[in-house]
Amino acid sequence: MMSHRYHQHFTVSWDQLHRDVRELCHRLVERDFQGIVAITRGGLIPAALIARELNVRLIDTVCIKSYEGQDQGALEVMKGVDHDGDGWLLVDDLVDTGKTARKVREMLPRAHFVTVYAKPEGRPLVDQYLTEVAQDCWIQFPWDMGVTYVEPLADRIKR
Ligand SMILES: O=P(O)(O)OC[C@H]1O[C@H](OP(=O)(O)OP(=O)(O)O)[C@H](O)[C@@H]1O
Ligand code: HPA
Ligand SMILES: [Mg+2]
Repeated sequence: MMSHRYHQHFTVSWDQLHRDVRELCHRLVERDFQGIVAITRGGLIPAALIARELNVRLIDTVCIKSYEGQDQGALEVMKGVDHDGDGWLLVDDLVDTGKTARKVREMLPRAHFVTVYAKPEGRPLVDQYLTEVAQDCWIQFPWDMGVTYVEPLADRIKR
């Protein structure tokens, strides 16, 4: 269902995501992290790619859920970590309203928090991000999509 909050789509391909994450890594490579904490599930994919670029092998998770499709529900923390994030890189795919980020920041106040994409409301909560996206734009990630047949334009117009 299309929530009333979103009026546009920004579709990200695997290729685009990979390039964006690598670009973000250029801004992180000078720093020394003892490990990465990925915010599930969306943060797992960029976290794996970042771990490869920065040569990090220690990866932990904060397991959290707030959206069902495009509808935001109550925030549910299913798993935390036993440290305050000091020396750790905290990764999510995006910040939207910032609700998830605010909660995770409380749990890991000393982590360096990065996302690949950031919308204006959530942007102040992260330390670094790559691309800003409008607040009313739904980011369509490649793991939620598939390749399908598209009818020729002429056939679509005839109907
Ligand atoms: O800034 P917010 O408004 O809190 O939204 C951002 C969060 O929402 C999405 O996660 P979601 O809860 O959909 O779970 P998922 O990562 O498992 O898809 C996304 O991956 C962020 O974690
Ligand atoms: O724009 C979005 N795209 C995918 N997942 C999300 N979760 C919150 N906002 C978004
Ligand atoms: Mg998420």
